[in-house]
Amino acid sequence: MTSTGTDASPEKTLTLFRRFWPLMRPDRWRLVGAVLLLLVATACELAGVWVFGRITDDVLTTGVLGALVPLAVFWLGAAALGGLAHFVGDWLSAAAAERFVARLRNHTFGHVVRLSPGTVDRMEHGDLVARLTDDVEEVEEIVGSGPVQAVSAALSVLAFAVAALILRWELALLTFAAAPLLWFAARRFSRRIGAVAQDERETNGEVVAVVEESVSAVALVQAYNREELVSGRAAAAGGRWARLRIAQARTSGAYGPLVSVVETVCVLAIVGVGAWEIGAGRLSLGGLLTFAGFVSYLYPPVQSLGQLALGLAAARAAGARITELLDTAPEVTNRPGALRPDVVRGELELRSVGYRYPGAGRPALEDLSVRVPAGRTVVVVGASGAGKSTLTRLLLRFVDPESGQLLLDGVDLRDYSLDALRNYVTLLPQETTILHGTVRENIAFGRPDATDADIVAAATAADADLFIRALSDGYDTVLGDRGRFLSGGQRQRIAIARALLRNSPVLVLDEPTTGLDTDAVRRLLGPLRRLMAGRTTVLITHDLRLATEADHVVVLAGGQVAEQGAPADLHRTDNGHYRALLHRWSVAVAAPSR
Ligand SMILES: Nc1ncnc2c1ncn2[C@@H]1O[C@H](COP(=O)(O)OP(=O)(O)OP(=O)(O)O)[C@@H](O)[C@H]1O
Repeated sequence: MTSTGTDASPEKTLTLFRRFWPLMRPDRWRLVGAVLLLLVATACELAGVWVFGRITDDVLTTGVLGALVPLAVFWLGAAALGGLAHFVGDWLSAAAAERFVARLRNHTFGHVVRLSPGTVDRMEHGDLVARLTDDVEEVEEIVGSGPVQAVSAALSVLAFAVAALILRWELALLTFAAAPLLWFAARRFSRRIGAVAQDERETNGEVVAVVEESVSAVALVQAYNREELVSGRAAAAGGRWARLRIAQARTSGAYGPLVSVVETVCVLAIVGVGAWEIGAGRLSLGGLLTFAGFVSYLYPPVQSLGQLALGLAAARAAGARITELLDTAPEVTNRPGALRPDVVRGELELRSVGYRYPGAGRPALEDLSVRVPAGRTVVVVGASGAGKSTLTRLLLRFVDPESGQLLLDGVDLRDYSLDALRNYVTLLPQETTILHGTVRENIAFGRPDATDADIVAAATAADADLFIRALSDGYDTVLGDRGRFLSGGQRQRIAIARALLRNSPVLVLDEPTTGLDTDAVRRLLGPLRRLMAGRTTVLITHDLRLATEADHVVVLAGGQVAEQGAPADLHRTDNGHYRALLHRWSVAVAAPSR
């Protein structure tokens, strides 16, 4: 997944602002409050500078100490009020920013978890994590701190500029001459940073992706002695990222000193012209110091406006990456007026179903027609790559068929609402997924309202209750990531309990005995039978021992139905595909290949 290129134009920022503003809208009054309070802080700074000039002229030059007290009290009050306004303003701005980041992350994550599993699998997972963590934080600058900083800095510039103009307009115009120079420098720097920022965001995603992949495959890495290879990959990506960060730091670091040099030139010009004005009696010393104070307060906001442009370049790059994610459309959606009947019987029918993966040369399934009466079991067998898992994706509506129809109780699956359909059809996936959490939470995953009694009943029916009670905290034992404390058979029995608890009329079991030895398979048969009892079941398997559970067997080959019928009939067919598979399987058991 690559991002669209960075367009450093203000239009691009505006487009991103419009896109993300709805998520900031609930905090708009916090932002307004922050701007107003930062203005109060500016006014207090202005008053402080003015009072300093008065102290110079009325106290320091004259030596009359009595005039100091009211001026000092005024100065102290202004400083305290300004400090308080700054504190509350920053607080409001930070609260709005963090709340926005949380909202954007939830929104983006909510979108990602609704994408088809195939679409998510095609993305690099580490890069996805980087987008959901670092990038969402960067985007905040476009709709939160950026505008607050821009408005308060612009108003500060205006306030100090007007004050300087009122005090000595000729001198003020002289100092303003430097403004276009600062603006020009900011634009040049912003362009350069924008180009680096895009690369930096991409490389950040790459670093997270490499680390995530290497950590999740650590056993394979060690078993094949490839520690150096993966460390090298991580080091290369990390090195590229470090170089880009250094380039970014160098460019933004050069901007500040450049502004300081311009500032110093201006202050020297003021001192020179001011000394001449004092000599001519047109300006007092206090007036000159006040003026210099106004100008020294004028430049930091100008500088922060420039730096904001630099920060926005990185935020735009992150915004483009988030937008790309949000613009990835789910492969399946609800039709208007989608059905959600309370009860379905569970009769399944596939009519001439065809499906081809995006970009694939040949279809994974072609002209597949099968009928499964409610409550019956169909076993789908076939060699690797025959199209069995593709069938599960179609039954769960992770993808829609390219041709033909899948019907539940005579209604096209596309006419049911997605969440209702997934309540009717429970999947036991090929890879048993145990989530981080307790045994109880894992079993109740598909039915959060289940009572303890329901959970124990499901675990008992799945022959899991005994081993669960033997765990350190029984049903409250926290299972590690992916259930690493459990054996393959135990994980599978927890998954069966989870599926049992959903109590849905249709079951799709994708290779439920994968990775289990003969003994474990035998022990699993009881729980599987209890799970399948009375439900329409599509049992996908390599394991022909499970075909005995079937009312009907479908043999797939190269995406097409090679043969189908009752197991006994298929068994009697000489030279049939089913007989050939049975033969291959029994030979494999009798004489394992070396
Ligand atoms: N995401 C994908 N993109 C492109 N082609 C795919 C994708 N997934 C599967 N295929 C192809 O579709 C065909 C059917 O794959 P499928 O996973 O359904 O087979 P299977 O019968 O479940 O195999 P196995 O028993 O090995 O799991 C294969 O040729 C496979 O290469």
